Amino acid sequence: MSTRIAFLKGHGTENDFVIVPDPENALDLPPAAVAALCDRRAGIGGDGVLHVVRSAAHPEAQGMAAEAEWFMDYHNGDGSVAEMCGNGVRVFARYLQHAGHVAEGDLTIATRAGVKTVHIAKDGDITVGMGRARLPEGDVTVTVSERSWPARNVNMGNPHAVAFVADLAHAGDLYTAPPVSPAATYPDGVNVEFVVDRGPRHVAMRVHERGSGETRSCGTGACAVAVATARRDGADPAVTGTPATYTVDVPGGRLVITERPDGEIEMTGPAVIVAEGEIDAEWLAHAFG
Ligand SMILES: N[C@@H](CCC[C@H](N)C(=O)O)C(=O)O
Repeated sequence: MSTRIAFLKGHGTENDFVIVPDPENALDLPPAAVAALCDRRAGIGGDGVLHVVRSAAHPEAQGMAAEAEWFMDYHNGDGSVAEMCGNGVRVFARYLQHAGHVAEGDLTIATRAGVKTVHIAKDGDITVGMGRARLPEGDVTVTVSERSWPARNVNMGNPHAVAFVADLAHAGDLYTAPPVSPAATYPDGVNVEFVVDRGPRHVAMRVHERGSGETRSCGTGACAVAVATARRDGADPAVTGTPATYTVDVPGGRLVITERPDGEIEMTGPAVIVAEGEIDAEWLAHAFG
């Protein structure tokens, strides 16, 4: 009988993940294994993998172990590693609650972008302290077919280019990554958000994610969009002295983002566990062997 590896499936505003609990970091998860798990036809299917490891057991997280017991070892669907995943943190927290590792209330989670504070509310939504955005100087340009837009470079621990467009359909099919220039601005690739206005402090976006393609939602992307929109609207909280809250609609739902005058950003949204099962370890080994 072949060995089985436990997994769960979850999503946050339809940004979906294969969750692999591995507290002692005993599993081998090379990029090809992650890509096989995320394959929507030949695997389980997901935009990425949330590898759940105790911080003390992971070389990239040991330094955060005193502050956060659990490390979100996040991988994009193509097997690449990213610094941060906002929807992933909410789903990771929901998994910890589901597994009985934490109760509702406050907790911390280690990520490659540092320790994140999380609040699991009684009503079910989860709020993540996403830290501060960095806005490197210099505009960039996003192009789709014959259209180009100036875009804002926003770093939420991971890189984003935020373009305001007249119509979300102008982003096209997003089967391939939209070119962003100058390319040297993003030596490790970039997530690209297309944004339209929906009303006062209310926008809608589509996203092409580095390493995953078009997804139904991106939490760090929604934060980048809120920050870029506040700057465009003259509502930078550091200047006005008042928090700026934006509702960001994504194809998979809605996220609410607040930036405070000290620059700290909070994101609130849902997180759902939809299934639990077992991976055939032999299949997985063949998938990357
Ligand atoms: N979907 C995520 C972002 C995942 C990482 C991204 N694709 C990257 O490579 O930076 C989110 O919810 O933030």
